[in-house]
Amino acid sequence: MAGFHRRTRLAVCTVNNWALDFTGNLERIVKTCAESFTQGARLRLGPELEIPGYGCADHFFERDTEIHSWQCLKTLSEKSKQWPELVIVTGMPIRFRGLLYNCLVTLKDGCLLLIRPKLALCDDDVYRESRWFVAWSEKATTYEMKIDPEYGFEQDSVPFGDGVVESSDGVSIGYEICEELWTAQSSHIDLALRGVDIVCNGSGSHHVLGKSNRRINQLVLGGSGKVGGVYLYCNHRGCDGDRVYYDGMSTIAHNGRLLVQLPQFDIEDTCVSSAVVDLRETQSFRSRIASMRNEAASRPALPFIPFNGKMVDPFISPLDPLPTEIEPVQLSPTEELCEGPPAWLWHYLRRSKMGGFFVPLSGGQDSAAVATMVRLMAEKVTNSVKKADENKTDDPSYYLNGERVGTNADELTNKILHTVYMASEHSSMETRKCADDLAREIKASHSSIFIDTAVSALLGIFKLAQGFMPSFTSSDNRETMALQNVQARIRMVLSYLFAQLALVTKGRTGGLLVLGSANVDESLVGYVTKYDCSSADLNPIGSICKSDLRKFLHLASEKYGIPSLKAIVESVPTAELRPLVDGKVAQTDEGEIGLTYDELSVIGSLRKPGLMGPYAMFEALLSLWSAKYSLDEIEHKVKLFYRRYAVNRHKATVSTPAYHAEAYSCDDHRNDHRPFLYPDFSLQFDAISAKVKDLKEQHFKTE
Ligand SMILES: Nc1ncnc2c1ncn2[C@@H]1O[C@H](COP(=O)(O)OP(=O)(O)OC[C@H]2O[C@@H]([n+]3cccc(C(=O)O)c3)[C@H](O)[C@@H]2O)[C@@H](O)[C@H]1O
Ligand SMILES: Nc1ncnc2c1ncn2[C@@H]1O[C@H](COP(=O)(O)OP(=O)(O)OP(=O)(O)O)[C@@H](O)[C@H]1O
Ligand SMILES: NC(=O)CC[C@H](N)C(=O)O
Repeated sequence: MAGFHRRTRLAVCTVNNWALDFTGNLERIVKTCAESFTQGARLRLGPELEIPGYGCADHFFERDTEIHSWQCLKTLSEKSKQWPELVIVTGMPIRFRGLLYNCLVTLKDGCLLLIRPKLALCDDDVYRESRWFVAWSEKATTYEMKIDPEYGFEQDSVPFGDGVVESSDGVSIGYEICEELWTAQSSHIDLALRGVDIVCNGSGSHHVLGKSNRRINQLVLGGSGKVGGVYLYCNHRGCDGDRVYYDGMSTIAHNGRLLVQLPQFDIEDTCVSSAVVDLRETQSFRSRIASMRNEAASRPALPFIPFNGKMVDPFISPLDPLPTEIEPVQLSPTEELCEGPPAWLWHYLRRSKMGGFFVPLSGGQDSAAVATMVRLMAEKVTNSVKKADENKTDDPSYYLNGERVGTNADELTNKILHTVYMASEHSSMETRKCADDLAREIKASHSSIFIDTAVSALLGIFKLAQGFMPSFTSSDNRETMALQNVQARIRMVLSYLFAQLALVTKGRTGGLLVLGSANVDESLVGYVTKYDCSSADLNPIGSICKSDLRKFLHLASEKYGIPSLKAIVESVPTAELRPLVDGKVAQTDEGEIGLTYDELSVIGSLRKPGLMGPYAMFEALLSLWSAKYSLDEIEHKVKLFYRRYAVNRHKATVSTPAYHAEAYSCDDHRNDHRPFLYPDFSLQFDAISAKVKDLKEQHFKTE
């Protein structure tokens, strides 16, 4: 008699793949397949476009990317013969009848079963999928696609289109590729209504503060909780060569219950987890919803493509308990800042093959945040190595330039984090102490220097050529600005000098990556000197606003025991580029900008993702700020912001590549497509003024 149970083991994985690293990507894919098989899984799902890497960007235009992806698929298909019962789902770009599609490919035991193209592309935020791919528009339709004989597959064609595969024991596997989960009419709804047992979602979803809550709790658990069924969600994890960090969290859910969730910010290059599910539970779940039964009955059929092989595993004992539901692990946005940028920095560092990082440490909040992130990176890596040593495992992510890192975070930080306080005659004792204390606590390799001789030398050269020396007492703003900017820029030149030579002095090979520390607020209003220390190799905080950075510093101080951060969070931000008055700092960032950092955070997110121009922003601020500011003050603040923004937007075109943590990032290269030579906002400003006049009159009338 047929058994009542229909049990199978299913595996999700995560891979830290790298755009165009075909060899490495294939190795990681093969490793996760082998591990899934060893765990006894019948299905292994991988993330979106995992063969070439999700972030190939305009390399998707190149024929090479398609050819090499097919070559890797052929190798994977040969290897799959070692695991004959395992269904493998992988991702790559595939051209069908002249058009390029973003596809999930299902294969088993050397045979391609189905190529499923993506039905809805993602173009939000930093995504640009429709630049390279087209969406498949023929719902519930498949065609037989010829396979180029050059690639050497044993079969000469494979079904291509919106279909489902079905095992010989009647288990059906359907697909929903990343964005399809986020669309209003998600594919998993149709799949469930057509009785599909298992939905595979291969994704390329990057980290944005708080986004994983929506991804896992609302969409994956919400979706499978509404229509039932097994939902496999699989995402990349790591840095694949760009500003984004993919935050993993591959998941198995069944009927709205979470069974597996892979860690979001762990550094290992591969990770696999599997769970046993009983497919009969789906049937019971769906049968309980009468309206769903009726909806399902009226749906047209989907193409079911049969394959040889059984999904139900007779060796899983019906007596074994099924996995119990687990609680989703959900970090707060500030906790995510302690994890995401440090993980991204580590992957970038080891893939760049550089020897460490250089941070010009001013004692202020921004460079302190950057240095702290490097320290947290060292903690993360050494903790992972410690755990691996206990479990006697290994992973390529534990190695930097061929050397396995140790288990001591102090030692690792001292080796790879190099900081310098570069005092000028305008620097204060307070910032110097802040920098020294922090460097000592986090065990950076730190020194202090004076830059005044270099500044005087440059001004001397100018005086010799032009017979003129600028002065801070001049009423011409250009002179005082030039005197400030020369200090700021010389720090950048010195930073690169230190980065290139620091390891020479230690008798070690290689050089250091220079880290920048301009935050999004100051970048938006251009309160940085162009080509000063805001120009660096990488910037972990470039899309993060000051108020979030302060929360980060506060948490890092408490959680990781770095007491010196307390004084830094409490200090008043200052550029220290103007003369001190009575030995005290007389220049503050907020005083010079004319807006507080908290105000800039509000304005920054109204601009984007709020998508407001000056007039709409003014209107939005009326309701947000009218309790604390007069109409004139709000008008003044909006106009001040937009004037500064317009004059300085050109600085965003050269901003350092920054970790993309927030949609309000002003990165001009990929994320924020806007001109950088602006006219004045005369019509918009006039409209605001007219509205102010109007509102005042109305107010006057009602008094
Ligand atoms: N439309 C345009 N397109 C392309 N480039 C343009 C441009 N307009 C000016 N430029 C260029 O930009 C230059 C002006 O920019 P820049 O040299 O940066 O100078 P500028 O923006 O005038 O001054 C830098 C400001 O940043 C402040 N700062 C500096 C350092 C650190 C901090 C801090 O606490 O974070 C603040 C400093 O106090 C000052 O207010 C022009 O001389 C010109 O070369
Ligand atoms: N005295 C200094 N020593 C070393 N680096 C400095 C010094 N002053 C400025 N820098 C570098 O230049 C960057 C911008 O300078 P500044 O301190 O004026 O800006 P900031 O955005 O307020 O940054 P922070 O909060 O780190 O001071 C700093 O983040 C730091 O990397
Ligand atoms: N690759 C995708 O389709 C991304 C989709 C989705 N908006 C996300 O951020 O996860």
